[in-house]
Amino acid sequence: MIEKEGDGKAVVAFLGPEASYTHQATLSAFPPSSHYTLTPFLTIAAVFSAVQSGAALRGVVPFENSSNGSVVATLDLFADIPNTCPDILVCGEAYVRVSHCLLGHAQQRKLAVNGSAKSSDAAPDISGIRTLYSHPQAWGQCTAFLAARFPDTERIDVSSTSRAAQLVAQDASGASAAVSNAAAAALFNLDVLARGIQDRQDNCTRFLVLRKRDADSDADSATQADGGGHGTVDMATEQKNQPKEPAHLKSLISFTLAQDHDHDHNADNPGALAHALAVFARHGLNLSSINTRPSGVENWNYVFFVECTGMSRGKKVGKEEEKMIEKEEKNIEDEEKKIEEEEKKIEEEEEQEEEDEKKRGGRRSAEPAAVSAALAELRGVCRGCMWLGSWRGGNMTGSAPIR
Ligand SMILES: O=C(O)C(=O)Cc1ccccc1
Repeated sequence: MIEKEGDGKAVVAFLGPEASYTHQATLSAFPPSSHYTLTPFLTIAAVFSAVQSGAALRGVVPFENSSNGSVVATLDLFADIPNTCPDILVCGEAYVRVSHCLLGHAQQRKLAVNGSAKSSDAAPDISGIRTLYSHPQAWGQCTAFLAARFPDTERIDVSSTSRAAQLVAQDASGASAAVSNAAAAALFNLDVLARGIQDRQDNCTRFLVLRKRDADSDADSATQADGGGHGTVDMATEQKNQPKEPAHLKSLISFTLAQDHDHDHNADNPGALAHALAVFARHGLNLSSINTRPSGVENWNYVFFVECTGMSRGKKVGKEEEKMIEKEEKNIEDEEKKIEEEEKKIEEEEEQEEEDEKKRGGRRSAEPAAVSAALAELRGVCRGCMWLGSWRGGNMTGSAPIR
């Protein structure tokens, strides 16, 4: 079994080195356990590859930040999934509070106090810093601090905030600093030159947990959604850490729109995106995020990523019903009420099923039927439509300590 290390433990891959925010997210989703071992990888692409190849049973990658938006490197890997990692699915998420620090080698400025030089309570001297290292996401989260203190300083993008700290630790000149975190300062023996330098104190990043499509049960599009536990290794702890509430299922779906062009090479498919998004509404699925990235296939063609939330048991929509829903769309309030009631019924059904399954002592297969039905319809109005996984929505947690 390639996904187990020599010690028999399953590998959970994360964007490292250790002490990255992704490491903190990984620790909160996979607390120390005898079932798995956490292994750092140097890039987000390497985490995807490790899961795809089976070298890792799970992978953890950054997905979006509350103040700076999407992690484009992750979205681009999802966009390229059909070519590079066709079996990757999302099976969970973790939130981490992000408090950035400026790390470097402190050069204490000697301040004259009553004629004598006193250095102990002096502010670190940052005037000698010529180069800043960090993950591209971090710059956009610390705009005010960087504009005030380092308006003209060269910035070098690196693969993670802990990698930035590692590089600065290797530069003994003291001319470089990293936008990183306190755990990385401790790990790489750096000084914290400034703390809490992010623009917003409630700064938070969402991370996704990846798994590999199960050849049997994920054969079609949307067939599994219980946050993991489908590997050949016992991931009982991971299961336990999947929040039970809220019960809403999140799903990630990607699609591209058919490309018609007018004479000026502008996309000429009026209403195409609206039609695609209306499919989700018809199936009672709320959209919680929409992202877009260039498809890489041709200029000005995009991959759309939609996250939707909805209960795992949906109702198949037939022709008759579709007509009825179309009429009902005129009265949004009525429709919303109906969906609410429907969801309540579904929830009750789900609870009952869960109970029954428990009594049978078996594992519950939570098939997101509403998502399956939406995907089937979406295929009629879009190109390259893909289910990228379903999972139980996570709660905001603090960052787990690095040991
Ligand atoms: O995990 C890290 O350390 C990263 O570099 C990704 C990142 C960057 C900024 C905020 C959260 C995660």
